Amino acid sequence: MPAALSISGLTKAFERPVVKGVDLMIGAGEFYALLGPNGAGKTTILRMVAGLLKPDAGSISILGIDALADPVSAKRRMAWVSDEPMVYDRLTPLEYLDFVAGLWQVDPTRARQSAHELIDWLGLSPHANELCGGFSKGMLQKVALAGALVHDPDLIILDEPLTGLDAGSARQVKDVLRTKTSAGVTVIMTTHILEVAERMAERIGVIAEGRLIAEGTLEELRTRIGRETTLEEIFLDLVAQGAAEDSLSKQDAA
Ligand SMILES: Nc1ncnc2c1ncn2[C@@H]1O[C@H](COP(=O)(O)OP(=O)(O)OP(=O)(O)O)[C@@H](O)[C@H]1O
Repeated sequence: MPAALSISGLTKAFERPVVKGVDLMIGAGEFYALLGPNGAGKTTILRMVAGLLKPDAGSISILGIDALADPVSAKRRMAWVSDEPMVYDRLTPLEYLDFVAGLWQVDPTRARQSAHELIDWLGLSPHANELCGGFSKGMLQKVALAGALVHDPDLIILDEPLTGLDAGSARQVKDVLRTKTSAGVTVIMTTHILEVAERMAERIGVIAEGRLIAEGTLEELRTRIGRETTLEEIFLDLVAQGAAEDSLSKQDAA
């Protein structure tokens, strides 16, 4: 079975290099968390995977599909949920899901059934027929998530999906994602909530200064640091190590 996501040598520069030759391999059904300080390059990596940004170099394969050569087929198999939900104000959640399902040409009966399921799972049923224009940011985030899942993607990519959600809503989103991974769907998400990565992710990748500086299970990361400690300590240690190595390589290059 091909990897859910395989990235090799992924590189991107804006005014300066921000993603510097990242290799990543994520298996089907894995829950993978991408951590890193602000500006490390996490969103840029995920936007390239989602086909929203063209890499300068490197390759991206999604379930065996070359995402750069055949972006449409790759997009059919994945969902992208950004941290800024884009939902049409003048549609209700049900109408929005119907619209998105239509774009993906999902069978209407199947689409209606999954829309109701998702709305119910995410606690949106009381608002299913209200216009999204009046919704809070958290409610919009849930509608956007439902919209991303309505075509039954095999790979779900989420950028900070839990920011701004209250405890109840965060639980609903986590439950949906867990249910998906137990059904073999792959989830990749960025988060600054280390407790979420610690509890939910099977593997964690740490990005600093545009490079993947460490990855593994929590236990493997602890072994690398050489002591029994929290993910927060591990994260801070790894990022400090990464910054030191980056500054040494810049000095060597100078
Ligand atoms: N469209 C763009 N044009 C110019 N620079 C950009 C653009 N998008 C991102 N950058 C820069 O690339 C770097 C990496 O940004 P990115 O959003 O990928 O980081 P991040 O790890 O997701 O950060 P955060 O945790 O704060 O969301 C930042 O310095 C950012 O300013």
